[in-house]
Amino acid sequence: MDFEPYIRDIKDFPKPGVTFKDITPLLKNATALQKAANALVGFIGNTKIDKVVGVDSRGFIFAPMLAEKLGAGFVTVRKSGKLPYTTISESYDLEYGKGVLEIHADAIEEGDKVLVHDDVLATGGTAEAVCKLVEKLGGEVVQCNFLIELSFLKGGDKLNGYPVKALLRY
Ligand SMILES: O=P(O)(O)OC[C@H]1O[C@H](OP(=O)(O)OP(=O)(O)O)[C@H](O)[C@@H]1O
Ligand SMILES: Nc1ncnc2[nH]cnc12
Repeated sequence: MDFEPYIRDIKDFPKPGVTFKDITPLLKNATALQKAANALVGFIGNTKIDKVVGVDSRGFIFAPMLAEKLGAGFVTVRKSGKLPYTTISESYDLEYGKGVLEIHADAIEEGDKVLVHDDVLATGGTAEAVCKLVEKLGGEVVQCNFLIELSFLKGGDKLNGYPVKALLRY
């Protein structure tokens, strides 16, 4: 399926000069939603996945769907101050800002095979921080997958060494 017609460009959001990729047209279409989830699962093939890590907040849309389909657990990486238990953290820069990401200290077991999922790979700062958090806890990132990769922002360079998959590339 061609998912491109379901992605809407919003100019100068959330800041001047940024063209925001709005995925809500894809999400509200039952067929596109189902096919996108299945296509993301298809990127994994037969590899056993123990945990799918989703990134606050748009990564939380597909990550639990993927976890359920893969027979894996779902783990949240959240922006700072949202997780209630003991956390470890990483600061990061993204296309239009910066922040701190956190994960619960007991979210990943040593040796867990981890799929990292987010909706968009832009500069790669977010996904790089997530991979660092997973590895600090002893997990192995087996793939990072995204609905959209903004290739011109070279986020893939920051994820050098991890297999990166995306349904759409711009
Ligand atoms: O590759 P990068 O330049 O790091 O950008 C990608 C990140 O930016 C967006 O999240 P955002 O922080 O806007 O949060 P949201 O999901 O809550 O909207 C997107 O969902 C990714 O997490
Ligand atoms: N251009 C963009 N569109 C949607 N989400 C993003 N996250 C970072 N850059 C983005």
